[in-house]
Amino acid sequence: MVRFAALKSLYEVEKTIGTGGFAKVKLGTHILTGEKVAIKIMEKECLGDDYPRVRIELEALKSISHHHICKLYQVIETPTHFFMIMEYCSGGELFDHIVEKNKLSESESRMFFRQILSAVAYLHSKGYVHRDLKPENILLDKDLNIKLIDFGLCAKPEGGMETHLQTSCGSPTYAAPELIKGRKYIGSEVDVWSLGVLLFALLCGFLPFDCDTIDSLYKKILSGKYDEPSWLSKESREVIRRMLQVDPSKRIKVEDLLSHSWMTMGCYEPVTFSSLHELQERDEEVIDLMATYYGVSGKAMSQRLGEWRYDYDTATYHLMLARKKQGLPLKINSHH
Ligand SMILES: COc1cc(O)cc(Nc2ccc(C(=O)Nc3ccccc3)c(OCCC[NH3+])c2)c1
Repeated sequence: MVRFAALKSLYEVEKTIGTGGFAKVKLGTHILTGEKVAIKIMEKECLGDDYPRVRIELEALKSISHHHICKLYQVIETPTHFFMIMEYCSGGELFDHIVEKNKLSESESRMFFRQILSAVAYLHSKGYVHRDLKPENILLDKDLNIKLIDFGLCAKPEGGMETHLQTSCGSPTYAAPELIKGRKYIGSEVDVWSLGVLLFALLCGFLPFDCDTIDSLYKKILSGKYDEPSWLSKESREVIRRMLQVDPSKRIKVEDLLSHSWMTMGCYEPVTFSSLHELQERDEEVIDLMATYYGVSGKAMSQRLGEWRYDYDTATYHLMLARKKQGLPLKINSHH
């Protein structure tokens, strides 16, 4: 049953799959195509001073489109709520994938890490910093492709990356030393530290900095000292060490990570981060189907979609395109 009038006849709302600080994520169905979606619901009055973060995240998500970042399809704002209609990532959390396998082989870790690095490098190329990279924020789609989520803490430091960001945020376990010190810091390096913690967790199955009290955790992170399991390969140790540098100026840069020997082992090409979506032309077959359904010309439909309003038509277009890519028949449920 639909409890929200704003979603009526557009989406069916099903069970809750995630609850964060000020948001709830429910599974849903986009009625016109029958495709599954994830719906992030935020009650404005509960947002408090997190309200500006929602605006930042929405602006970020509207300007990015990458195959390893969970896609925003539609934004619905009412006087009391925000609804973010997102891509459905049915593979669940990378975290659960690691736990069930205890730890991943070096080559499986490399496959996932290259995709995560591609998403983060793309994000940085757009002038954004995620600032909350942790396994819980890395989902998988049904083909076990990485999908980066939850940009609630992301920032777009004005004037590129060179300015300093003051606010400290994210979970301490993955937080960089300069973030913990509340120091002025240049965002992109914070994400590199979190990537180092992530790669350590993928390869080892446990965390480099993990203590039972926040204080001892902070001390450990600020010391930059962690135990390397003896079975970890020399190359793995080296690349992790380059990311887990306490001094941000000594930390490896994302662009150097892309072609690092650990990333390209097994004769891989350096990691690329250009988006497969952005290069794409608009799909005329989908546009024509939508135009026929709405009884308008293909040109008018294409014009309308080109404004990327993140309304129901934007969602319908993306979901029909996703269906087409899976080789499913393109259909529009006219009776609904
Ligand atoms: C940019 O992507 C974002 C931004 C954001 O602020 C929040 C989210 N949250 C999401 C998006 C999708 C899912 C999802 O599809 N989960 C799922 C679906 C089927 C099976 C299993 C998981 C999501 O899940 C949250 C709970 C995961 N434990 C959160 C994305």
